[in-house]
Amino acid sequence: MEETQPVPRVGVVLFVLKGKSVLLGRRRASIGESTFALPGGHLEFGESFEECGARELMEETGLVMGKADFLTVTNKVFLDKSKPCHYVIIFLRAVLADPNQVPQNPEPDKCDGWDWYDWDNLPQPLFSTLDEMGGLAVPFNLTKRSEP
Ligand SMILES: Nc1nc2c([nH]c(=O)n2[C@H]2C[C@H](O)[C@@H](COP(=O)(O)OP(=O)(O)OP(=O)(O)O)O2)c(=O)[nH]1
Ligand SMILES: [Mg+2]
Repeated sequence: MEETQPVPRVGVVLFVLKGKSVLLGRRRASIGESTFALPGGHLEFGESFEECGARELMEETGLVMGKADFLTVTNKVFLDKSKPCHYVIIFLRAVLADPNQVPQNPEPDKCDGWDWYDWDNLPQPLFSTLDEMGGLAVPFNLTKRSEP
């Protein structure tokens, strides 16, 4: 049987903001294992970026997404894995529908738990794509714009 060729996949990840804080969780996954990452996942057939972001946020944290807007996109090949992956990653910026919601951890096999971290005091190590996007320049770009 012919082997399937690997193809790029689309990821949608969210900077969920609350004031000067962003929602991060320590990953339990082969890509980015033990690093602090944003909530997000794979775009499913027919979904808009916002629908995907809201679905992944609910699945991973139990939180209901409020307004979201497009922030940036990266093209990333993860070659350091036994199974190389290629992702086009869409970054959205979002707020919660109700800022008083508390994040849950319904998928403890995928994440150690979610918490709010101040821009000025981000945990380490961050997921490689977040670092490569410019580290502290990312929050700077974000804070230059008003919240949605
Ligand atoms: N979740 C997340 N994914 C990221 C980040 N940065 C980044 O490049 N990605 C890329 C690599 C991930 O393998 C890819 C898809 O996200 P994921 O690995 O969390 O996917 P998932 O298992 O939750 O997806 P799914 O099967 O539930 O749809 O997006 C990030 O900060 N958070
Ligand atoms: Mg995920």
